[in-house]
Amino acid sequence: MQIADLSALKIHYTDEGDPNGAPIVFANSLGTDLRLWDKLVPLLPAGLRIIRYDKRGHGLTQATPAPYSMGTLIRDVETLLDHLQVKDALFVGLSIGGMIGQGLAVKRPDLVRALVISNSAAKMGTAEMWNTRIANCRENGVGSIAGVTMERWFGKRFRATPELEAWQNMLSRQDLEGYTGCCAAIAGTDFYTPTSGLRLPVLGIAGTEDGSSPPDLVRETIDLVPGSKFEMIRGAGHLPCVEDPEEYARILKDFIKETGHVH
Ligand SMILES: O=C(O)CCC(=O)CC(=O)O
Repeated sequence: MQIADLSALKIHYTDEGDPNGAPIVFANSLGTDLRLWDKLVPLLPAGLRIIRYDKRGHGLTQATPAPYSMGTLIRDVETLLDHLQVKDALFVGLSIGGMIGQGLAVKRPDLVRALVISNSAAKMGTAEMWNTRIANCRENGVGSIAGVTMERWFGKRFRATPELEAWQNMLSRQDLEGYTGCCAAIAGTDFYTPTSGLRLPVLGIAGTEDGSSPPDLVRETIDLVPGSKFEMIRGAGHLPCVEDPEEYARILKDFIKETGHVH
C-alpha cells in the first residue's frame, strides 16, 4: 500500500508495472475505489507504468468534510502526479474520473498527452438532481441508494451474477462526506467550453446499458474534440471495465498503439 502524504491530503495510490514505462493513470467513478480497475490491469500490455489512486473521500484516501469542488479534485491528482514525477500520461477517467481528466488536461497539458473519457461527459445531470441525491444520502445514508444505483451501474446480464453484491457493498460502505462531497463537485461542473478547446488524442468509451451516462451523452462530449474516437461496449452499463474487462482492454490497447504511447 502506498500513501502520499501531500500537504493538503493523504492520498492512497498504487504504482505498478515498469517504473520507466509510459505512464497510464486511472481515475475511478463516484462511490468506487481503485479496485474498479482490478480485472483490467492484468490485461494491459507490458511495459507501462500503471498508476491508480483513490480520490478524496474514497477508498483509503483521507475524507475531508463535504462539499468538494471539481477544482479541488483536479488539484489532488495534479499534486499526486507531480509528487510521483509523472509527465505525459495517458489518463483514463471513468465518470467523475473522466471529468477530472478533462479538467487536468486543460490545466496541465504537460501531465496528460492522451485522454480516455469513459462513461463520462462535460456535464452530468442537473444541480437539482445532485442536490436531491445529496439530501437523500444525508438523511438515510449512502446505503439507502445502493440498490437503485446498481441498476444504473450494471447491465442486466451482470446484475444476475453473484459479483453484484460486492459492488453494492462497496457503495453502501462509501464515506458519506466523500460521496456527497463528490456529488457537489459534479453538480458544479460544466466543462463544455474548456473541453472544446482540447487538442490531444481523445477516446470516448460508453456502455449501451449505462443508466448514469448514456452513450449519446458521452458522444456529445467526445465530438467536442476534433479527431476524437468513440467506442461503445454492448451489454455493459456504467462500469464496463468491470463488466467486460477483455473488451475494455482491447479498446485501450488499440488506443495505446494508435497514440504510440510507449517509451
Ligand atoms: O459515476 C459517477 O462518477 C457519477 C455518475 C453517477 O451518478 C453514477 C451513479 O449513477 O451513481
